[in-house]
Amino acid sequence: MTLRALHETARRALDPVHYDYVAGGAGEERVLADNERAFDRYALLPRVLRGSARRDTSVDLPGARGAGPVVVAPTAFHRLMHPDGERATARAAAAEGAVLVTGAAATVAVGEVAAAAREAAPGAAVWFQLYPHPRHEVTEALVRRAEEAGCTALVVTVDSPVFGRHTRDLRNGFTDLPPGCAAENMRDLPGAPPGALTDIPMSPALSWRDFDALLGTTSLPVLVKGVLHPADALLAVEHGAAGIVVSNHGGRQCDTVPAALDCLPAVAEAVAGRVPVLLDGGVRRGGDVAVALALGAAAAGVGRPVLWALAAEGEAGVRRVLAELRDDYDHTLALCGGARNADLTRDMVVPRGGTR
Ligand SMILES: Cc1cc2nc3c(=O)[nH]c(=O)nc-3n(C[C@H](O)[C@H](O)[C@H](O)COP(=O)(O)O)c2cc1C
Ligand SMILES: CC(C)CC(=O)C(=O)O
Repeated sequence: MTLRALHETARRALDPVHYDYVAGGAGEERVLADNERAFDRYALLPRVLRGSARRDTSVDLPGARGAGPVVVAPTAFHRLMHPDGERATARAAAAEGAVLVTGAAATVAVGEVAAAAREAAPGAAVWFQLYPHPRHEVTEALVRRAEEAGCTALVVTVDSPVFGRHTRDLRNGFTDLPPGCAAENMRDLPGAPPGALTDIPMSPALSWRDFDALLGTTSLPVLVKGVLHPADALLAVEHGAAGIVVSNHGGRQCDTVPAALDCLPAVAEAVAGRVPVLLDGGVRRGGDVAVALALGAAAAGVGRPVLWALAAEGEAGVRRVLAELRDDYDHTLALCGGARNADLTRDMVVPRGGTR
């Protein structure tokens, strides 16, 4: 309910072009819709009388401990949503004990984002998401910025060899950020001064060699985001990834891929617990988080809900949405007889309406 209300408030408050940028997806937005709908196909099969008096929903992730298994997925340009932008998101995530993934496309530089998080909670963990840049020295410069900011892990997004064709942005002619709003982490790096949506170059020529080169530049753990095929999950583990994020970029890249949730079981099986597997796309309630965990995720990422909350109520809204997700998840865990996240196992997920 909170999320629906915040979404509606955001829709009314935002410039419709900026609203569409966040709400939209690629192509006919089939994957965008499928991501949420996929959760409706699953039901939880609770266990009872398990003596789970005390619950612990905390989760250990690379370089970070979350109070609950929900992380803030990397999303671009938070200052389109609210003047405080990523600073507000960072303070809220830190206060709620949620790992924040800030990114190359943030409108507040990573150093300031991490400082805001630490101000709100000294031990707060911030990860940094980047696209591998066609010029290795730019990737390396971004890595240095994240390290200097005190980020505790990197997330490299690999589902974007080319820009997604965001139907609404094409229709709206949305190509440039408003004055005063730019991808701050790209500032003073080779390339044009930031200010356009496409300031972060993408390249289909990138390969696992570039991933290896990235690993060679840092001692931070590196997660790979945007994996759907189990063979790629295996490759990621073999190449030294510290974690996998099963994601189709919130339906914003290829409009013919499966729902992210539908790719999770095979990836989790391939990875077999060697590194944590995260899932994002369509997660909207605590029950969705529980289903993702039961299907093999260590944590679930949320993208748009955080942006709606930020647009509607700034830092307080983001806190509200993260707190509600955590409480709703905790409540669901209790109703399933669980004491900790690992108590949600594969046998506890069945098809909804599966016996009909
Ligand atoms: C407005 C917007 C901007 C995004 N920007 C990025 C980005 O810069 N880097 C990235 O890896 N993913 C980006 N994503 C994808 C999210 O990290 C995540 O995969 C997706 O939003 C999850 O789906 P959900 O919005 O249904 O929760 C973006 C998503 C949205 C909606
Ligand atoms: C390419 C980015 C700047 C943002 C992004 O990933 C997105 O809008 O989906």
